[in-house]
Amino acid sequence: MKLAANISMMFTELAFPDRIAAAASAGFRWIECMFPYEFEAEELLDLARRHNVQFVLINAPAGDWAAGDRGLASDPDRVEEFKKSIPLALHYAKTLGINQAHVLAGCYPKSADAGDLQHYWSTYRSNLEWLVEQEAPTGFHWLIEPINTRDVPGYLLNYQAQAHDLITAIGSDRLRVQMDLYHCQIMEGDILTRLRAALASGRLGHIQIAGVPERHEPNDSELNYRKVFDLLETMAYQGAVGCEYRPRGDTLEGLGWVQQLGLTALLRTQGDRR
Ligand SMILES: O=C(O)C(=O)[C@@H](O)CO
Ligand SMILES: [Mg+2]
Repeated sequence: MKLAANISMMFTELAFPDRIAAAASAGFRWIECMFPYEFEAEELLDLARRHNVQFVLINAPAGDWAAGDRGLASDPDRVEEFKKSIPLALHYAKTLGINQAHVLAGCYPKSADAGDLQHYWSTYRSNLEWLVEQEAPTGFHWLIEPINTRDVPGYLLNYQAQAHDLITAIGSDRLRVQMDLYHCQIMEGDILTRLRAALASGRLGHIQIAGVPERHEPNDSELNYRKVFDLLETMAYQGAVGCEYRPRGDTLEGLGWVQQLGLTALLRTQGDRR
């Protein structure tokens, strides 16, 4: 199992490129981020190599984040923009040696009626059908992630079953579910059963964790992460677990949860760090 520091949320005390070194010196072998696009992919690769860490996940461009965009894949008026964003995502993923990228569904407008909503869903599906036909490296997966409606009102994809059913309906091996247990607990709960089913489905691409409900460290949570990691170990999960939480204070000081949950073996030991 690969424990990945999400450097869009962790180590924000530092400038983005410096978070790579910080994650490495905290012992992480793996990192993920939301949007790397303000920096050259080659520059990020160089930093990752220098600090002996490997990226495991990025998001495809998701529109104008500051203006409230949360993805483009379902917006009927932005299909061209969505399609144009994909080569950039692939360029970064390939350069950074990542075999997956998350494509955000996006939000429908507050004023949407049932017909509009149906149009968003059909656009989402046809964009994903287009996406899986695009050339990509062997073994590359596009991820879709159900997100909770409290943090992101109007986000189209909210439930695990929606993601699994959509992937089954499209019928392509290029699609996988990004299961963020923070969002899942808020929307649906029953985490262990859902996680067991996802692990057995062959459609699970990536897992993310955070404390619920405040999205801080995973040991500060209504969700029992010791049980989650026991299940991942029992089911021999080999993929990555992204630590996508906002540290309550200083990132390093908050990392005691790794030891508390018995996960220190997933980090490099002092002696191994460069
Ligand atoms: O919000 C999350 O959860 C994510 O994984 C982001 O990368 C996308 O909004
Ligand atoms: Mg997430």
